[in-house]
Amino acid sequence: MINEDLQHLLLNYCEPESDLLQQIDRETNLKVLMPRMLSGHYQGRVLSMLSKMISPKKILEIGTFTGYATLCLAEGLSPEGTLYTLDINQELEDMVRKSFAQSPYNDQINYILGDASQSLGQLNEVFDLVFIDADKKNNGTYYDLVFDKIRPGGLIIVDNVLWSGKVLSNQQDKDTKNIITFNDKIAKDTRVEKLILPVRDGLFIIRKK
Ligand SMILES: C[S@@+](CC[C@H](N)C(=O)[O-])C[C@H]1O[C@@H](n2cnc3c(N)ncnc32)[C@H](O)[C@@H]1O
Repeated sequence: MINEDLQHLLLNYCEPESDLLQQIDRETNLKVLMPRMLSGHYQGRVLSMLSKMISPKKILEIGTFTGYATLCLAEGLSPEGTLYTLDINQELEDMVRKSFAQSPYNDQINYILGDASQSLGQLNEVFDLVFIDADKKNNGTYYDLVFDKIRPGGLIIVDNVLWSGKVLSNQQDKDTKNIITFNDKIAKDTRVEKLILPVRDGLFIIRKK
């Protein structure tokens, strides 16, 4: 949505990626299907910044993929904090665990494999920050399942809510309709304050009142 020159400029004015994040990005692009699902440098810095602003004790990520955003969010964790990250894809497990082991946050990360809806039912925690970035058709389900587990003032961040701009299209496919239905649901939810940041594919920033 932002032209390439401006993208470069944004990267020039933000913090660099760590060596480990660069390595995860490279390895994902070389070895994993659909590497563009990874948050990437600029969005990663946004997630890190938001996390550092609230120093969460408990973070939940739904959709680990190769662990890039996990490690960005972990940068803000309070020293005694825990980050839970959920994913259904067991094929990436070795790669993800290897990356987490190279980070300073390995002991604070709880990586749970399985269907997120089921894993969520077993998590009895109160979260300060939740990042929803898995199968987009279930955004609304995940939102409803986690809502009561988020403290007042806590943040929910949802990725890809602009869906490459297709949310503006007159001819909407099923995926686009799902995203619009979710966005409308959040717009109407008076329990939260919200805005969409036009970062990469759109980040919904939702604060529980
Ligand atoms: C967009 S990627 C996550 C990207 C990652 N958060 C990042 O920013 O680097 C989506 C992930 O959601 C996972 N996923 C899809 N359906 C899921 C489900 N039902 N339960 C848990 N994870 C699921 C996929 O396996 C994939 O790894």
